[in-house]
Formats: sequence, C-alpha cells, structure tokens
Amino acid sequence: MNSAATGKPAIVVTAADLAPEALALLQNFELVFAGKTPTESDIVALCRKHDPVAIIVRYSKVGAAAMDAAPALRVISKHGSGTDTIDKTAAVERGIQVVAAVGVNASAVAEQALALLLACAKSVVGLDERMRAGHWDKSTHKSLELGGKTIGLIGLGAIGQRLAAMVHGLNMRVIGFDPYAKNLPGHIENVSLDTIWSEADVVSMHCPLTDENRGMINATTLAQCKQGVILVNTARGGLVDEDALLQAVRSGHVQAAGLDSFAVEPMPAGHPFQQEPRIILSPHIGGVTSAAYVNMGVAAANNVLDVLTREGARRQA
Ligand SMILES: NC(=O)c1ccc[n+]([C@@H]2O[C@H](COP(=O)([O-])OP(=O)(O)OC[C@H]3O[C@@H](n4cnc5c(N)ncnc54)[C@H](O)[C@@H]3O)[C@@H](O)[C@H]2O)c1
Ligand SMILES: O=C(O)[C@H](O)COP(=O)(O)O
Repeated sequence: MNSAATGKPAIVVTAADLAPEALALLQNFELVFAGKTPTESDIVALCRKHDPVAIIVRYSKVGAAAMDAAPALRVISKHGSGTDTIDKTAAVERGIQVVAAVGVNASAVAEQALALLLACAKSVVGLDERMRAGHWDKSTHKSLELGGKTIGLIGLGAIGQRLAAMVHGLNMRVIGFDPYAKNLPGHIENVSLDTIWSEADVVSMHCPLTDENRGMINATTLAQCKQGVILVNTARGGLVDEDALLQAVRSGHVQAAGLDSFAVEPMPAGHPFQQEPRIILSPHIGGVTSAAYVNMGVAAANNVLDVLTREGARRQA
C-alpha cells in the first residue's frame, strides 16, 4: 500500500539501517526500519501500520501473522543467505515470494570460519590472555597443526566451497556431506555423514537450518566424532544442541569450538559458553565485512525490485 505521507509503497526493513548503496536503489519506496533488535510482534505491528509491499529481513522472525497483517505484501527478501527465520510455507500459501542473497557474503563467512578454526587450533585467544597476564608459555604449549588433518564440511554450497578452497591451501584433506551438491571441485570428497563423524578432525557447519537437521550436532553425533575434534559453526545455532556441545567440550572429547551462531540471539547474559575458554565466540558477524554488508543490501534490494517488476509485468499481461 502507498504511504499516506509520501505516496510511495512501503518496505519494512527488520534492522536499523541498510547500506547507502541499497538505500539508493530503493528511493521510490518508503523505508520503515524496525530497529536493532526487533521482535516478531514489532514486525507484525509495522506490517499492520504500513502494509508494505516487501519486507527486507535481517533480524527477527517473519511468520504468518506478519504476512496476514500486510495484504499488499508481495516479496520477503533476506539480507543474506539463510532464510530459516522466514515461514516459507506460510509465504507460499499466500503467494508471497521469498528470495535470498546467496553467495554475496560467502567469502566473508568462509574467512570467519577459518579465523575461528585457526583461533581454536592455535589457542590464539588463550595465549594472548596468558601473555597479557605476564606468562610466557613457550616451553609448555603445543598447537595443533592443520596441514595433513581432515576437515568435514556439512553443506557444500557457496560458503562450504569457499572454505574448502581455503583449507585445501592449508594442505588439509577436505571431505563434505551435501545430499544436493553437484559438480564439486576435485579437492572435495562428498561422503556420508558417518564418514564425516568418523574421519574428520574438524567439523564445520555450512548448511541451512531446517526442521530435518535441527540439533544434528548432539550428544549422539558428537560421541561418534573423533576424540579431540574441533567444531566450527558459522551456519545456524539451531543445528547444534548447545548443552551437548558444552558437555563434550568440558569432557575434552571436543577439543575446542568456534561459534558465530547461537540457539538464541543475541546470546543471553550468563550463557555457560561465556565461562568456557575453549569455546571461541563471535556475535553472528561472519557475513558482515564492509564489502559484504554493501553486497547483501544491494542484492536484497535488487531481489525486491526484480520480484515487484515481474509481478507488475505479470499483472499487465
Ligand atoms: N554467520 C553468518 O553470518 C552467515 C552468513 C551467511 C550464511 N550463513 C548460514 O550458512 C548457511 C549456508 O550458506 P550458503 O550461502 O553457503 O548457502 P548455499 O545455499 O549456497 O549452500 C547451502 C548448501 O547446504 C546444502 N544442504 C541443504 N541441506 C543440507 C543438509 N541437511 N545437510 C548438508 N547439506 C545441506 C545445500 O545443498 C547447499 O549446497 C546459510 O543457510 C546460513 O544459515 C551464516
Ligand atoms: O544468512 C546470512 O547471510 C547471515 O545470517 C547474515 O545475514 P545478516 O548479517 O544480514 O543477518
């Protein structure tokens, strides 16, 4: 619906801002920003008030209630790759298109996964803290050498394949599990999940979160992993049973974990991960380099424009 104030159709953005390059593409729309930490009910209220033609999703869930509050809604566009916070079934039922900006943050996230992996293998954070406290651990410390070790990538799409190329350069053996991947480069072996658990020294998550794979890293699968495995998760927190991971790190079965995504975000104060030095944390910033932030905004905006243009053309035909 067009805004009474501006006469322009509205777009709700579930964030506080967009890159200037994305704003420039959306000048013919009234942009309604939901703020830094919007809840699902905030989005529903904004939809009811502004009846947007599009929602650009960064934070918060977008479910059937938001869709029903916005009769003009034609497209839900993810500022990024993962669409797990969008109720896609409800969108299909209502003829609303869901689009994602897949690939534009792949290098950024793969680099973050590598940074977390290296931080785990080389104890970067712990050694830094020890030195600042006046210690010199040269005679006692031994790092893990990744060259020659096996990494198991779960999900071999844009990010998984970028990381595969990076760790191939470290002379790691790269195995992966992806039931849908085709035409993989020769340095990646697509194997069964059982092979991942039994052969990987590092397991790194790069698949979408779905109802089928929620909690796939759990007490059972962790127990199947090699003693001393490192887990990296830059995908979605819901893929990991956090209690099971914590127990496995505390027991030493998991040597270390590098996490950029969490079951609940922002991670609640007092979360036990904060007390565990062998769990390295980053606040879901894997996809947010300066370049990727621009690219995600531009792709999300262009995806909105594409759908609205196609819809307009279809209506005129
Ligand atoms: N931390 C971040 O900031 C950040 C940024 C971007 C993406 N992500 C997450 O990473 C995920 C992957 O992103 P991408 O851009 O590589 O997406 P992508 O679509 O290019 O790749 C995902 C791959 O996972 C595979 N897959 C689907 N279900 C699977 C399953 N059950 N087991 C194994 N593989 C499966 C698909 O076939 C596909 O090849 C996103 O869905 C998102 O959740 C996180
Ligand atoms: O799925 C994604 O691409 C990420 O979660 C990043 O998206 P965001 O930084 O816009 O939340």
